[in-house]
Amino acid sequence: MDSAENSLVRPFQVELGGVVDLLSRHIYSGAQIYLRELLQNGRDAVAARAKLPGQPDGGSLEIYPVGTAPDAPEAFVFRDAGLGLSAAEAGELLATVGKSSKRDDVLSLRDENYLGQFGIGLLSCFMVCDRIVVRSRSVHGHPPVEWAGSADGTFSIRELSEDEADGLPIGTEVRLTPRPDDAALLASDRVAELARRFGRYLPVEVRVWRADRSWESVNEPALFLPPDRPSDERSAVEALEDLGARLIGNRPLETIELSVPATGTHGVAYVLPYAPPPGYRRSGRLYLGRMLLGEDMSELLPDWAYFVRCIINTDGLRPTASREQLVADEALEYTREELGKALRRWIVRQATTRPARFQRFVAVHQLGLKSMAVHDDGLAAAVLPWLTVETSAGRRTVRDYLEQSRHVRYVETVDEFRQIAAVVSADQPVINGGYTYESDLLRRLPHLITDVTVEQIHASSILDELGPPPLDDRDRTSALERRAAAVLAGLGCDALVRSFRPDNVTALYVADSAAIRRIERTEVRDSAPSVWADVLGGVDEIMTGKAALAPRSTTAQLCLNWLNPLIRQLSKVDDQLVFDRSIRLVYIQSLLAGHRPLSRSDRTVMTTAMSDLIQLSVGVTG
Ligand SMILES: Nc1ncnc2c1ncn2[C@@H]1O[C@H](COP(=O)(O)OP(=O)(O)OP(=O)(O)O)[C@@H](O)[C@H]1O
Repeated sequence: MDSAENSLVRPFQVELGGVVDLLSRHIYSGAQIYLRELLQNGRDAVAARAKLPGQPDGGSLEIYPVGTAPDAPEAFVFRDAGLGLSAAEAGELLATVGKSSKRDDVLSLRDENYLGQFGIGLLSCFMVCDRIVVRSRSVHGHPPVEWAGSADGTFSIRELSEDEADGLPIGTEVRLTPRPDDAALLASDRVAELARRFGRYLPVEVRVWRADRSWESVNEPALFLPPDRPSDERSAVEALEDLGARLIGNRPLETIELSVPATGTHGVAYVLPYAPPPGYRRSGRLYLGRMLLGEDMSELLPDWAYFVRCIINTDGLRPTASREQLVADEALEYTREELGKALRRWIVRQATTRPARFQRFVAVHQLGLKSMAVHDDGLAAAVLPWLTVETSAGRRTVRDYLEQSRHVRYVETVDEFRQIAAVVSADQPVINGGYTYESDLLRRLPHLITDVTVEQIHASSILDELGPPPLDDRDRTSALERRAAAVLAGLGCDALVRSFRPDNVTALYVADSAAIRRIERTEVRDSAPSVWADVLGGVDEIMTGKAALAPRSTTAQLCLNWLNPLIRQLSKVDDQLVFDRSIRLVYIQSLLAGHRPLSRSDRTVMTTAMSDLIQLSVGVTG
């Protein structure tokens, strides 16, 4: 071979059989797509014809499922009243993979309103048949033509005599004779269903010929787009709600209009009337040029918007070749951001202008809103007052809490909250910040709302707020503290005496999160195999060392209530056995009241003390 031969420029060779296989198994999600591609070609052809001077504005797309076409009952027939094809155009466009009049201006018809652009759509029909026959009459007066392509990669083309093309109007007819396995996809029921699914909102009429020899039109107004809505506002609202009910299976809580003019993206988002299950991905139905692109598109909305489901049409975003997804480009990114902003704006507006209705929304989507508010100051400022928090004085909105006190006090864990909830003063309730996002949001309150201060308190600091016993009783209370501490020493718990309400609470078990972690480590170490026990023991030493420097305690405290008659009585008990047992029971009782899980040693203490009591009650002697 000489060098001239070496440098010959040659076109890629395409093996159509291989391409068809590629399309059917790797690009499209399923064979039903054949109908969408035909609808799309027909719609583009009708749109292109309407642009020509003197041509009708709209033309319909007519579908004859297998068994219904009078002159070809064995075939599926698809007809459009579009601009048709000449023999030259058919030869070039239909048989060249990757060639599209809509992209490369072959027919000077490139327009963003056309759906096709990749030049592969027609080949999708090979997913359901081995031979595609296209008969076409061009609007430009060229002789009618028949193009026939086979799945083996060959095609033939011939001009038709007027006799053969008798009754063929301007436009194009595609005939498919299904492979036996795929026949159901081209039969009446399925065809009508698919035509409706893909093409119900198309701006051209789509109709399916029924076995009873009548047309069934699949079109309906796209109520999620303002131009298609009834002009009367009330009917429009009702129609929109009905559409939402069909989409989410329930009447939506709210309907939000969405519009991103820069990318020709418009539609509505429906607020779900229930909190979606964890892990639920936000999703929406998307139409491109009013043709269905996907029913479960997650890339349109930001992650946090999982409390809505949307239905949207876009004219400006780009589909991938399969036309089942969007290209992840800047336009999509921009659109997603803008849709997110629209949802936020709606939330803020609702919060400020329709508080009663907004509360209904908050009640259902509390958790989602909190997760959004954590990353978004504007939203947080609008939403926070309406969120409900658990306080030591009961559940209330942040707004109600702030009305009582502009100084917000919270504990960081549910554990700490449970320990102290019963004894915190009602004038200064403490918020349980232990639930997801709660502490994060509470900490940011001063930046979001003026005049508000926030303080994280620890369970042990509540002890400082409890009144000391009267001075006159000091001797008795000190003795009680000493004796109780001796009993509890083995349980990693200290004892002190305070006076607090309500006086029917015998004692309060208080442990900061550091203390709780130490207790849990001890529990694991006691039941872990020896290697782990050593490791955990090491951790304990380090932590105890740190704790000596830290202000918070790693030791739990049992705070006995001097206002409680039983505790006062206990201080007078001389019988050491009775005293020990009673203190242990008070200890267990306060653990249970604080919802603390009992450790192994706690359970032993409880069983022993209870058994003693039972023995005493039934009078069994040792
Ligand atoms: N019904 C039709 N009437 C007129 N021209 C048609 C028709 N169907 C196909 N064509 C022409 O054949 C070309 C190739 O069609 P094909 O369906 O393979 O790809 P496409 O529609 O251009 O792009 P895509 O792969 O994105 O669907 C089209 O661009 C169009 O010019």
